[in-house]
Amino acid sequence: MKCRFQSKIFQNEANGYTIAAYWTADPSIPNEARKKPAGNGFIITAVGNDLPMIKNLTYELTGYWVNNPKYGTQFEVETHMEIVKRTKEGIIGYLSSGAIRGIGEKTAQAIFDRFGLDALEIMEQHPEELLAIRGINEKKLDEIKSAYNENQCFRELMTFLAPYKITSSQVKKILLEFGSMAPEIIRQRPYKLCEIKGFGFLTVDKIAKKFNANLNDPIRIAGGISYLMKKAASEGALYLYQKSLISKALELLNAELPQQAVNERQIQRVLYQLALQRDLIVEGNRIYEYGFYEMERETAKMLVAHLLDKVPLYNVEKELEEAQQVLNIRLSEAQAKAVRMTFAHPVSIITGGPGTGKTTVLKVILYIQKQLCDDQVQLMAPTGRAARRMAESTGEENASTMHSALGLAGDDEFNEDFEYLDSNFLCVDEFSMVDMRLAYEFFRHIKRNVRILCIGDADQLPSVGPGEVFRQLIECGLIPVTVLDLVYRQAEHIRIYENAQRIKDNTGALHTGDDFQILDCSGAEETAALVQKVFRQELQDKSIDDVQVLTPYRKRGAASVNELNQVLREIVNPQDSRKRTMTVGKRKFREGDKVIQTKNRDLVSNGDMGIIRQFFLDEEGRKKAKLLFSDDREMIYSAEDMDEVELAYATTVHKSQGSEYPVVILPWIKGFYTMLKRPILYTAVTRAKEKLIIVGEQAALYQAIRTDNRGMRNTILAKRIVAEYHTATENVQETDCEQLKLAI
Ligand SMILES: Nc1ncnc2c1ncn2[C@@H]1O[C@H](COP(=O)(O)OP(=O)(O)OP(=O)(O)O)[C@@H](O)[C@H]1O
Repeated sequence: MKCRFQSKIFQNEANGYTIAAYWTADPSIPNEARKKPAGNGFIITAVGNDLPMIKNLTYELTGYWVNNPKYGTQFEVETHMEIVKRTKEGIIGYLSSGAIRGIGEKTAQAIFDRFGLDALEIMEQHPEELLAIRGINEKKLDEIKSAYNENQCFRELMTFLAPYKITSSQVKKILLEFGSMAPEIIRQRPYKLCEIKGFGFLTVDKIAKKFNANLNDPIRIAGGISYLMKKAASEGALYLYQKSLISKALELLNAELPQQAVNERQIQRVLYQLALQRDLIVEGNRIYEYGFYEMERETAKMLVAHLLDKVPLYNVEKELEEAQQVLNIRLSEAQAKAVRMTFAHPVSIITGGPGTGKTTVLKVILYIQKQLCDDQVQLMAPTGRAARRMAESTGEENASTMHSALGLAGDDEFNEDFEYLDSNFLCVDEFSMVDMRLAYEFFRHIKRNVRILCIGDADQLPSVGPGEVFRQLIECGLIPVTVLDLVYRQAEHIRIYENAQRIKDNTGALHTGDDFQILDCSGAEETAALVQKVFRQELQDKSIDDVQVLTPYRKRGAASVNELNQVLREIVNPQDSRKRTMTVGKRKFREGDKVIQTKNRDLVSNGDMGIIRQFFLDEEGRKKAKLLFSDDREMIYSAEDMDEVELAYATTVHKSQGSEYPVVILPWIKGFYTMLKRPILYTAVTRAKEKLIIVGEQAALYQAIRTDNRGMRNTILAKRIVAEYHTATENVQETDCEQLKLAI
């Protein structure tokens, strides 16, 4: 359908979803779609992604008519393309539309005056002739040429990629990667799209099948393999076993095809090729992506180097006694051992559940450190929340997130240029949340002869990212570990801590009381209803910041995050006409909503919770949100930034790692089948400081306690550390012998 843009009705800046009015004289449009007559045609409404909205241009829209019960018949746009009419108005309109950088109205007019109706052919085939026009020099010509090409490519790509829900910003990414060759590349080797971040194998496969791409194409097979490796990493694995990778690849690459397109040998061949290129590393029956292999190996090497470092080793008996007196605390034997070990070894570990005195021990360590030397201790934690808690509880101001201490920009952007951390004593809390990548970066940033202390709770869930670093460091057996297992919390909340120990050790029945309640009910619906009731009750004398609903699943029925968020929000923040709203994709936020940040950024970390204070229009008329996070951090978010934010009346147990709340309400039912695991339950329970209310089925509770899946992630960091240690110490012995020989 040929049409001209008339006016914008709505556009979501975050995802490009647009509703706009267009004028058309196309006789085939259904009567009910003709909103009103205009000239010799009609106004219609079109909806779609990034619809074109330049006034002077004519567009060809393809798509289909849909009947919306509220808004009537609308055109769902699948593809759109500018049509440049070979008339004076058409050509000048196109050139001056703003689509081609470097050409404004005056230049467009001058180009037309000189080349007339051939202007576009000249631009395409003999652009150097533009130099004849006043004001266009070599530099400007280059700019125009590249902008014109880009625009041509952009139009072409939009045309054939729009049906696959590829947005204009993704098309820009393709252009950035492949330049003007992009359309050609996509037609010939569509699977090369897999090489661009954000293009999943499944989407690319759909596009490629449309172009009748060769399903045996090694790039397709490589794309499938890379997809499977990334999927495994997102589930925590650093490697896949060869047999398992091949069987998964066979399944993926032949899915929904009438007959087998890819066989095992072809996959083997591609694996071999990828291994030759060192994209993949094959080590025995394990297959790694190169990056993870390097990280695991290098981390082991760097750690061993630190283990063998010559840091000053202190006997701290005197200082330990003094610290206990000054801080007015008597440490248990295990706690005192943790202190001694920290000063007697270059690297050491303290692990223990909540309330076992990790912070207390740290305070003693920091006191002693100050007595021994002037060196400042660098305190770090993987999340902003944990870092702030560390600063608060120790009174040390310089606690920071690992990302900011290491100068890491985003979640997975790592700097090649870096500076070593300048402190001689590094102390990381919540180490169980450190994944392989962060651990690698951490050790890479540490200069030699530095003291390192890792504190955490090895029974908690492992890191969200791949690897299981903390447990592997403990398991390798070469780093001194102190386990703190005596709970020192006050009696009124003691059941939470004691029950956490019982869950951890799978011993005895759980003890209930006011601070640890188990409310029986069955099924997701009944559980969700009871969660709402309890939530309402708890809010009678507590603020919304203090009551947190945690649940293992994001999308699995009434007792999962998404559904609970909708109903809990109606209790705390019901819609009324005074509250402004913002729609981001399919989600709608309200002023007053409790939200959680889901990515690390400058001043806010993944997992930080806040409140939407206000929506407003900035000077350029764009909708913005004012968010308030803890510590009075007021942040302004654009609609795009709001993609990083979710409702947080309920959140997943995984997201809650590193956070604590006075009251936790935890639905727990058999329907959470694969999530009924001990580390998940333990992590959820230990998030509660004063009261935990479990709502659901006791059988599900005991099933989780019995199911321990720790140590199931594909990583061999511990083995590598041991192997590196043996190699390094053998060398040490040899050099020592050499020295002896020299001395004779
Ligand atoms: N040896 C001890 N004697 C008496 N009280 C202690 C001892 N060790 C710790 N405590 C007290 O127990 C409580 C919990 O200790 P602390 O905060 O150090 O534990 P934690 O392991 O850091 O807990 P969390 O991980 O929950 O922050 C504190 O009130 C602390 O003062």
